[in-house]
Amino acid sequence: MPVNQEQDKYILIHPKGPTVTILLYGATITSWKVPDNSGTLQDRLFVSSKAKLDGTQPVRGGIPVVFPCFGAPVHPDHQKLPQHGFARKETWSYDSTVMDNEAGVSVRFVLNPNETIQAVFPKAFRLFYVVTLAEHQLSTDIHVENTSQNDLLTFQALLHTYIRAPADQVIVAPLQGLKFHDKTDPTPEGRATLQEESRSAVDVRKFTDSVYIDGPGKYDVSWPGGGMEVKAVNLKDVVVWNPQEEGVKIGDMESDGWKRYVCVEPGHVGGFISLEPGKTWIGQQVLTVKSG
Ligand SMILES: O=P(O)(O)OC[C@H]1O[C@@H](O)[C@H](O)[C@@H](O)[C@@H]1O
Repeated sequence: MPVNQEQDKYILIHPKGPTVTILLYGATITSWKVPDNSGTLQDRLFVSSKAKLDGTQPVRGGIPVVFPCFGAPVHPDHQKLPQHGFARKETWSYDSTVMDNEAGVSVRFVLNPNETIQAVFPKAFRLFYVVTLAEHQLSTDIHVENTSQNDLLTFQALLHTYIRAPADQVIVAPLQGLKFHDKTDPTPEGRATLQEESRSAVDVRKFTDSVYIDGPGKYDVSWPGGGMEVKAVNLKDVVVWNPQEEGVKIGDMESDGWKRYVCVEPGHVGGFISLEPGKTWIGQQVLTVKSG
């Protein structure tokens, strides 16, 4: 069976060998293994060995789902929400198997408002998350439905992808010429000011927390001997994050863990989406292993 359920997680298995593991907590992808050139399965995502996988806190690694706010809440509808919203902290349900054949295997998860969510976000909505595993590719689609009859649903959404890569050698492109917020700037004014990216290839050899606005939607993440393409559909912005030594302040980060990943996070985080009653919005990320 290419779709296996094990207690609190689902494992999809592609006939050619790749696997993906999705924890129901947060619908967080915690592993995506694809064979390397020698045929050995390699995890393409980073998960800290100190990450909690028991539903007590968001997973430090993999692909957490960020909804309905990115970072600290700023919109009036989001005032009671925690950093990065609630989607990564709630237990989702398996909904259906969408596809299961030679081309790939695809499963849909659902999150409906529960009492905990309603206490902090009293809105009518439903989320679906579709995870599709192909031979060299992993697609993750977030569907946001505004189930209200008359209220707008205002949100941000982002897929917080931790790509396993050597942080001292990885580069991300093309970002040159894009406007971005530098969240490492010590002052609120500095963080609010849009800067322009001058580099043809962005590295993360120093503490990096950059929110690029209106990106091209396709990003090459490469390092000697490996690479990944990150494609975003309807997720206009992209965050590049690596804490470097600041990572010691992160309780669930393994020792020197920041040396082993770069976060490239497609999202709609510059401004908000205001979804009309009865409408659905879909944002998609497609990760493709290029080499290694
Ligand atoms: O520690 P968290 O809540 O998972 O967030 C990790 C990082 O997530 C990134 O997306 C943010 O831009 C950073 O500012 C933040 O530090």
